[in-house]
Amino acid sequence: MDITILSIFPRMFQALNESLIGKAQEKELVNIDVVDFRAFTTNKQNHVDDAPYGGGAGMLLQAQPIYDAMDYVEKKKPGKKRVVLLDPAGKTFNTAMARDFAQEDQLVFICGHYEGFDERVKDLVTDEVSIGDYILTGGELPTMSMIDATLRFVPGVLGNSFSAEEESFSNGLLEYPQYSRPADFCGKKVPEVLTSGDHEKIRLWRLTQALKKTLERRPDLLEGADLTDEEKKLLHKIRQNN
Ligand SMILES: C[S@@+](CC[C@H](N)C(=O)[O-])C[C@H]1O[C@@H](n2cnc3c(N)ncnc32)[C@H](O)[C@@H]1O
Repeated sequence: MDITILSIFPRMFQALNESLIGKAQEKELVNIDVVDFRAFTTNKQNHVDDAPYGGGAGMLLQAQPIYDAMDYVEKKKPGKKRVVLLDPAGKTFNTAMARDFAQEDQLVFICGHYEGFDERVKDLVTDEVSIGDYILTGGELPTMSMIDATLRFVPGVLGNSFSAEEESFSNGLLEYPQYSRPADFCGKKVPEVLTSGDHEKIRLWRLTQALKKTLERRPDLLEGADLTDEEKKLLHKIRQNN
C-alpha cells in the first residue's frame, strides 16, 4: 500500500517510523511519503494561507498549493487514489472505514491547519473524515490515528493476524476483560474460569462479558450489531438478570 500525506508540518510524522507502523515500512508492507505542500506555493513569502472572503477570524489554506501538490503526487504515483480530507465536518472515522481504507492501493491524506481549507480543495477529495466531535489544531494527529487504525487491517502488519479481529468494535462489541499473571495480585483474583483450561467455558465467559460491557457502556453499538443466535440468547439472559 502507498500512503501519501500532504502537510505543512512533515516532521510530525516521524512518529510513524516507530513501533509496528515503523516495522511495516521496513517490511515494505506500506510506503509512507510526506509531501510538504508549502513547497508548491507560488508566492514569494511562501504563504499557504490567506484571509477568508467576507471576513471572519483566522486564515484559510489556499487551494493553489494543494492542487499543485496533488498534481505532483499524481505524476509520481499515477493511478486510482482514495483522497481523504481531514475535516471536523466530515464523516466520523470508525473500524468499518479503517477496514475499507486497508483495501486501497493508494491513500492520500490532506491535513488542514488554521481555520481549515478553501472550499474548492474539496473537489480534489473522495472522502471528508473527522476523528470526533472536537477541534484539533491540525490534521496531522488525526491522520496518524487513521493510518495506524487502517494498517492494523493490512495483512502482516500485526504480529498475530487474528488480533485485529478480536479487538473492541471489530465484531460490533467491546472487548471482554483480560488478565495476565499472577493469578492473585494483592488479593485481586483472576476469574476462576480463565485458569480452568476449559476452552468452551472460557469462550462463553468472554462472550458474555463482552456483551455485558457493551450493554453497560455502549448500548448504541448493540443496535447496529449483527448478532449471532447465541449472542442474542446470551444478551436476552443478561437483560433479564439486570
Ligand atoms: C482548527 S481546525 C479548523 C476547524 C474549522 N474551522 C471548523 O470549525 O471545522 C484545523 C484543521 O485541523 C484538522 N482537524 C481539527 N479537528 C479535527 C477533527 N476532529 N477531525 C479531523 N480533522 C481535524 C482539519 O484538517 C482542520 O482543517
